[in-house]
Amino acid sequence: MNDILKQLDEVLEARKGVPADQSYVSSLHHKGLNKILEKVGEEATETIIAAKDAKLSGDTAEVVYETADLWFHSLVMLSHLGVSSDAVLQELARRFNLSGLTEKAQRTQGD
Ligand SMILES: N=c1c2ncn([C@@H]3O[C@H](COP(=O)(O)OP(=O)(O)OP(=O)(O)O)[C@@H](O)[C@H]3O)c2ncn1[C@@H]1O[C@H](COP(=O)(O)O)[C@@H](O)[C@H]1O
Repeated sequence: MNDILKQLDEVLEARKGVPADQSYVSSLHHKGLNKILEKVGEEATETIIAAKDAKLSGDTAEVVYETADLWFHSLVMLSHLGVSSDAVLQELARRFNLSGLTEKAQRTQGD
């Protein structure tokens, strides 16, 4: 899973050097941060709508699809700012370790 994020990070970084008309990501880098943030906002809204629909219908396919769009555009935002997805994973790991859940999870596995 982390491998996918790492590989995607590399592709998003490489797209900075590609002409705007040759790829979706390069077009976003060329349009700039405000356009990228607009897409993050749109995808967040679409994810919220899909989650509400999933709650009603029990069908979660659309919320998975929209969450992937949201994560993807968030990764483009981080890339545009020169931040790697690993920095976010490290922050999540730090919080997880702070909560002590690592030891608890290990105990549960041993049960
Ligand atoms: N994971 C994705 C990915 N997820 C979603 N999208 C694009 O994000 C857009 C979603 O926005 P919308 O649904 O609003 O579609 P849209 O109307 O075309 O977008 P706008 O005109 O409103 O900007 C679509 O164009 C999708 O194709 C993605 N585009 C690219 N990737 C990854 O990024 C890599 C590089 O992509 P390119 O730069 O296109 O080569 C690819 O190999 C993929 O791995």
